[in-house]
Amino acid sequence: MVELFEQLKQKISGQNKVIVFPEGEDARIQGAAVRLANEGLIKPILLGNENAINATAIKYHYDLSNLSVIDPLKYDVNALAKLNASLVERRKGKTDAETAEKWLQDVNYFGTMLVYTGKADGMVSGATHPTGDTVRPALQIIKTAPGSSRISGAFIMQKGDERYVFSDAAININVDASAMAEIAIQSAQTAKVFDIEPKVAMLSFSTKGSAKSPLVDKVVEATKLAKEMAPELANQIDGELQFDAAFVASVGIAKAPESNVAGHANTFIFPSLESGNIGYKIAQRLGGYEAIGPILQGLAKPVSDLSRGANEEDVYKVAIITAAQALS
Ligand SMILES: CC(C)(COP(=O)(O)OP(=O)(O)OC[C@H]1O[C@@H](n2cnc3c(N)ncnc32)[C@H](O)[C@@H]1OP(=O)(O)O)[C@@H](O)C(=O)NCCC(=O)NCCS
Ligand SMILES: CC(=O)OP(=O)(O)O
Repeated sequence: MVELFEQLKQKISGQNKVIVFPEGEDARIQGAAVRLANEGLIKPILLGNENAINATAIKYHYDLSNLSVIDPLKYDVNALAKLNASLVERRKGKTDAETAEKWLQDVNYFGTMLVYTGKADGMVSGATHPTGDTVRPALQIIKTAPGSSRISGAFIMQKGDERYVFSDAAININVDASAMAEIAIQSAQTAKVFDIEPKVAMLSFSTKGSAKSPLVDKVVEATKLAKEMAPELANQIDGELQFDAAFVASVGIAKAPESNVAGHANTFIFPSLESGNIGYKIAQRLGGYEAIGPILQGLAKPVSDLSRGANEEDVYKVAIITAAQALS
């Protein structure tokens, strides 16, 4: 992964991708943004109250002279009117000018509009805001990329040379079979971006019919749909599998001897947001894996969420990934 981040840094270096950080008052955000700017990796914009931003900078001795700072509440009136008109146009019939005005006072909506209107190439937020408040503006304004019908959130879990994808651990609360299938395909693509040749396990509490339940039927159906939706990945996706059958070679052979994936999976698709979010945090906090993400899959422009438990290094890495996504 170290080499991978070096590669990503080389890719974005000097490209001047503008990344907006709505939580510009936060010390972790400022620390990461100053490093990224000083290393020539991105052009950061910090959003927030100017006095509060300066107070943090003074307290932590950050020099913000290489960064842009915007206070949405003091934004140029004409420029704000243009953002408002653009938001209302994008949300035709769903959001009026009065609501748009309120939304634009919120740093996440303001930052999302900078991305939507091309004033920024990507956004990184979520260090102090819960995921819903961070990503809702992107779902409403930036929307899905062509070919995607939903947005989902993947984590890259890494420790030493080991690297895995866990999805969906962030966004979709109720996952039906077709959602789980689409998330599996999105996650296989994400795995490739991170140099992982995907072996995708569709996770359950059952392996190949060992338990009977509508919850198991959902994962069986999702596996079938994923193979139909991406025939080129058919041999690299399998389910339903328990985590041990997916991950441990000897258990894979015992429980699913016919499977190409069992025992060797590296991309894990959880059957619900409960299992995905709890599962990644257990691997992170008990297993000692670094959790990078959530990386949003299926959005038309890059917006990245952070866990509120993120540290400065996490912000730095997620911003690098976001700028790299903005290149493609
Ligand atoms: C993401 C989340 C906030 C969206 O919920 P919401 O705001 O109630 O969503 P709504 O159903 O009102 O939809 C709002 C808009 O987003 C769109 N949307 C919602 N979920 C979407 C998805 N997964 N993919 C694409 N678009 C989506 C809707 O189509 C709607 O668009 P519209 O306003 O143009 O019609 C919600 O699913 C959520 O809270 N997820 C869990 C987040 C979380 O706490 N994760 C754990 C920590 S990481
Ligand atoms: C991804 C995630 O779980 O975010 P948070 O910890 O902020 O809820």
